[in-house]
Amino acid sequence: MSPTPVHVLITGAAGQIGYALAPQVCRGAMLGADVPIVLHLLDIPPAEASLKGVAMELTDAAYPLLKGIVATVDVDEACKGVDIAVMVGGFPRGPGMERKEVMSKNVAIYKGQASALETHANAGCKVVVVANPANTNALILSNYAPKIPKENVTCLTRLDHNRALGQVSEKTGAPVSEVKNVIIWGNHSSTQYPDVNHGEVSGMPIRSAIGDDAYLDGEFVKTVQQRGAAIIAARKLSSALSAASSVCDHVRDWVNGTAPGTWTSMGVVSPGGDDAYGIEEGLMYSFPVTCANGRWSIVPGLKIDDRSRGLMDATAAELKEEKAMAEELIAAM
Ligand SMILES: NC(=O)C1=CN([C@@H]2O[C@H](COP(=O)(O)OP(=O)(O)OC[C@H]3O[C@@H](n4cnc5c(N)ncnc54)[C@H](O)[C@@H]3O)[C@@H](O)[C@H]2O)C=CC1
Ligand SMILES: O=C([O-])CC(=O)C(=O)O
Repeated sequence: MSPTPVHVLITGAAGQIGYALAPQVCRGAMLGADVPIVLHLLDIPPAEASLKGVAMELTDAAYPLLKGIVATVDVDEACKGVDIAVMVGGFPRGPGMERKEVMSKNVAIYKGQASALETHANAGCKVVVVANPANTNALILSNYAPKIPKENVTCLTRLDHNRALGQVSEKTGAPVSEVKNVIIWGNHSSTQYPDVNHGEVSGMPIRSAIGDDAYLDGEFVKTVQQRGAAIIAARKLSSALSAASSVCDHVRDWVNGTAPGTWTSMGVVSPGGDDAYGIEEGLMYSFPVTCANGRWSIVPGLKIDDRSRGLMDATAAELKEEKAMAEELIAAM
């Protein structure tokens, strides 16, 4: 076991994703079975009693990797010395609500928490924003924490990526471990573009293995785009265990590297230009990435057909709109 614990912040820790995520982190699903951790759990004052209850349960679970818990409703205390920040806290989408509707509540939260992280987190802190609108919250956080390197602030689209893997697995009957290199382009919203054009299942191109382009261009795309809403309709609550598991996947691959020949999808700030498939510089956009030595790189040189180009641009347009709306909301604050 490495001697120095990694400090992992979970905001919104008394909520349902927090409740699913903390135990997974304590079992080593995020950083590895031999990496000790200290958990920093943040929530807001109305949830303080519940947060304490979560901390009590974590103590009671006697996780060997868990070396300490900071459970607090003080954002500055929560951010002190953190190495990984998982930003789950925010106002969730309810039945029938579009993600944009929750934006005004969340931009204010993310602007404030950016300053706390910038002031108190460790240099090199890696941030993943989960709370919706995830891309735009991450962009705001990045803009208001200018001392945190831009590449260290990301948003979660790994859940969408994993959903796409799951759909291909169900359709083909192959185990999900045999499916790789799907892509989620763009926004974590219903405009995202789940792309199978470069993916494989059991070593075969997904398009050949499924042999049904109408399904792949229609029902498959819709199912992945709408999966969050389908879970809300079924559970009357948004995805939690799958979101928590995907957060662990996101951070683990970022820190420990993606497997050779495999990429994942991450929302990252676009560097612009050809390396970013022409997506405007500065948008927080989901790309196919590989990770090594704690850094992500956009997968270069994928051939983009006209249909994909249109879908990639449409989700970029939504992100531009969200960005403008967030800027307006901030200016009016
Ligand atoms: N990117 C993704 O793939 C996914 C994103 N989400 C989003 O994740 C977020 C959390 O979802 P749930 O855990 O289900 O919601 P939840 O409502 O169960 O938990 C949210 C928690 O955040 C806390 N909170 C509110 N404001 C806060 C603040 N300023 N600082 C710290 N904590 C604060 C609340 O008190 C609550 O405990 C939502 O925005 C949801 O839409 C959910 C699933 C997938
Ligand atoms: O749809 C929501 O609000 C929750 C979410 O982001 C998802 O499950 O993808």
